[in-house]
Amino acid sequence: MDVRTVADLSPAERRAFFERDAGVEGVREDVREIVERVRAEGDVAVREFAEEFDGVAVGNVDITDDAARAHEELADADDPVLDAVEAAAANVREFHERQRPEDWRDDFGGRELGRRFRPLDRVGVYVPGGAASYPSSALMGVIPAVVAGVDHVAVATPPAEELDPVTLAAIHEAGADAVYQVGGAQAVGALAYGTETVTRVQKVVGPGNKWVTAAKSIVQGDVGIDFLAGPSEVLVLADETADPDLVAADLVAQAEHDPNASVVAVTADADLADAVADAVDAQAGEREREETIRAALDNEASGVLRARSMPEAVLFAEEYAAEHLSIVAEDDEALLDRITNAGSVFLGPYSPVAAGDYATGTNHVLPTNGGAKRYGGLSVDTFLRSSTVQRLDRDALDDLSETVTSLAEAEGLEGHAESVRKRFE
Ligand SMILES: NC(=O)c1ccc[n+]([C@@H]2O[C@H](COP(=O)([O-])OP(=O)(O)OC[C@H]3O[C@@H](n4cnc5c(N)ncnc54)[C@H](O)[C@@H]3O)[C@@H](O)[C@H]2O)c1
Ligand SMILES: N[C@H](CO)Cc1c[nH]c[nH+]1
Ligand SMILES: [Zn+2]
Repeated sequence: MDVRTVADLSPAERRAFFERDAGVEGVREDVREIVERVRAEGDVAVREFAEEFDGVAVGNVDITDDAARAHEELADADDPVLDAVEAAAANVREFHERQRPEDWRDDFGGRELGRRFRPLDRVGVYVPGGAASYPSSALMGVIPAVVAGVDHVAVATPPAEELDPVTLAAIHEAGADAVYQVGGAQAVGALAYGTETVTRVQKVVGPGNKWVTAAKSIVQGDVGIDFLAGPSEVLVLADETADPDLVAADLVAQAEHDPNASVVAVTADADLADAVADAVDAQAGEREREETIRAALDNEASGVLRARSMPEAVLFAEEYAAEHLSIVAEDDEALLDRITNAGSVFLGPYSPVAAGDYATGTNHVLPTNGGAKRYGGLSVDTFLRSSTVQRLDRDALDDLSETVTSLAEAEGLEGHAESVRKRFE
């Protein structure tokens, strides 16, 4: 990989980094057609797209029982991968239990005010599975919904001649109520609008490739979505204390997800930048997914960059607003203090992004394409709605009446003012 200098980037190169779309815009019109066909034709379209895009003749779209069976079979076989699924699930549960908000009421001088939180009734979690299988994403999507208390958690995951038993077991372990074999944009359409088999949900969440991401952006409005969680990204902000091999390993790891993944290292240390670029090239050649990795490294939004100073490197990271931000520097907390835009932050040399991808307990469903400027990642809040509550006694309303009636009259809304005055007639 070539090392580029932040200060020498052309306006077009800066836009490629900061306005990246991971291929989503290029498939938007195709995806619109897929979603419309699923909306109009239901299961027929779901089956046709499974043949076309997944090469699978799908029989029963509902595979809820298969998930339970796969879990049981792995348990009966004492398969150690189930231990890993359970260990990761326990950490994800523990972290998300901490996020459950309490209802509260307080006295604001006669005005009793409060906030209550209630779960959504029906949500759909997309669990990807095209180029790789994603049992970890099943845990990340379903567990927060279950912790929030959602009544019906449905999962959609791509069909396959042989469904991945570990993904099925993870979906079951996480506590999903229904599982459907439908992938890509057609899965998002099916969850958003319902089909003969798939129950329509209130909110569609979860990560996926450019087709899934484009579909979520199209259905939002008709149905809630979490945010756009597209092809993976990492930005490593490093100083001269960083080990170039480890920085490169984290870039290569996220690059192996998808040809549309974006990976960046930015540092003020010229020697480190050169060493990272060399190490990325060397490690990419050692990986089974070399082709995908090289395609991701060639993206306009990927690169190894040299800044003139660490403050300039921090500004680049802020503007990039990465899904994953790794900080490997002597005073990582000082750098973190200057960062607001990042989906999930990894501090120090022993916090590889892969640890959060699978098992620290934090959620790996995170906003991409700069979405971290506006949103946080998936959490228990994603599955809750809140209401505010108020109860006023006579004195409290009397105290407020002048304020309310004055503002109501200023707005020309006499009825509002009268509804208060009448209580004192
Ligand atoms: N941002 C996050 O939080 C996060 C988390 C985990 C994974 N990811 C990303 O999820 C993605 C998973 O991608 P994947 O491809 O392995 O699985 P996927 O499930 O997202 O996509 C597979 C589906 O893509 C559809 N598809 C494939 N080719 C198509 C075409 N030509 N036209 C229309 N539809 C087509 C198929 O329907 C298939 O079922 C990766 O990009 C990964 O980086 C992101
Ligand atoms: N890095 C992905 C989020 O961008 C999550 C993941 C799942 N499996 C491995 N990694
Ligand atoms: Zn990953």
